[in-house]
Amino acid sequence: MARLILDRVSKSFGDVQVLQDVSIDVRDGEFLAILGPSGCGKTTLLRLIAGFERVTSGEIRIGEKTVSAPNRHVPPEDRQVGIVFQSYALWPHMTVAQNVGYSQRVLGASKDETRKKVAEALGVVGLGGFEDRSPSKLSGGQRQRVALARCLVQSPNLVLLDEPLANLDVHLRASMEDEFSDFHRRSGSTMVYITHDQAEAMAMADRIAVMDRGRLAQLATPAELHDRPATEMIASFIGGGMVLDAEMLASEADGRCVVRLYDADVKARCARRQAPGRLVKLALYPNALSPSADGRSGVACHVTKLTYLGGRFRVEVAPDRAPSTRLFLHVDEVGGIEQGAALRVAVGEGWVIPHAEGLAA
Ligand SMILES: Nc1ncnc2c1ncn2[C@@H]1O[C@H](COP(=O)(O)OP(=O)(O)OP(=O)(O)O)[C@@H](O)[C@H]1O
Repeated sequence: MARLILDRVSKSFGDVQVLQDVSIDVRDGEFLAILGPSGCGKTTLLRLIAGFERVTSGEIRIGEKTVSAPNRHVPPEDRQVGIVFQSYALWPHMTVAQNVGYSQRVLGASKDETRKKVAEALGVVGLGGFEDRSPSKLSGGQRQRVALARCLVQSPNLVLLDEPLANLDVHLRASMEDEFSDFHRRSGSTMVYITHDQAEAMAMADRIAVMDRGRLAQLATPAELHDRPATEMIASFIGGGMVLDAEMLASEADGRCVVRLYDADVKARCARRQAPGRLVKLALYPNALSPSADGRSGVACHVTKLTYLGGRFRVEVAPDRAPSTRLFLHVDEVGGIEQGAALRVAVGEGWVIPHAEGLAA
């Protein structure tokens, strides 16, 4: 397995620049997710790493070898990169073992050698004993595991996964997340996993590269992305975060600050000291909000909607000072909370976004 380095990679199709200066260093054995909304360039990045596309500028290195540069392009078959696609495309007329071992036979491996490698790969994905099954007699999750084994049998330097769970139902997706994590642990592979599903990326990845309009917006651990999102896009993309206008009142060198949020002064965390009076964007998750215990402090709001979520309620409120803004919180019991009623909302610690757009300097 190998380290993967993307060094200021850019890609244009004609006049359209799809990727701009993307630099990512994936450690040997790391599980990296590339996350972003539709059209942000994830698939293009994967195709560049696999060698299906050429870079416009920048460099891609796998292990010690430069595989892509403007004047150098190692073809896909010489990169030792395994790819698992969304549609696992198993051959229906072949058994599981034949599907997994096909590439070895094509490369001229003996029957015994192939059988041994296939058994090893099926063992890693937890399908030992399934050699003679037909793919039609497997569940969707098992088929995806056969696709993983087929990739693993080629001893790749790197495994690329392109939204491999997108075609599976919700329940299966959750159990497959565990399968992928297990697979990663047992195989020790360096894995790059493309997804637009933040929950999937958070559950599995060591680090997540968030892409926004062709650029790398942040590269961080799941916890860091959640707690310290670098941009508004990340704050709202991860975990249903809210991004609210606030005013800096006071900030300390240790990253603590107080901001004015509508009619309340609230504590927050920030990356650097900022001048009082400055307009900022505050990122908050629903679990930071709760009905004010004393009914007097907190942000004055009115309840706009109440939704039962099974065991708890989701409360949507509009601050009185910003009636078109919506805040969301969860409560176990509604008590006196009802649509149209006044509600004071206590605000726990939020995060002042360091790179907010559209704010006066
Ligand atoms: N061969 C091409 N020629 C021109 N434009 C392209 C080409 N391939 C991709 N694009 C454009 O590049 C942008 C990024 O596409 P890409 O498929 O990489 O995004 P994505 O993040 O994978 O999206 P999705 O999640 O919808 O698959 C899009 O605007 C797309 O239209």
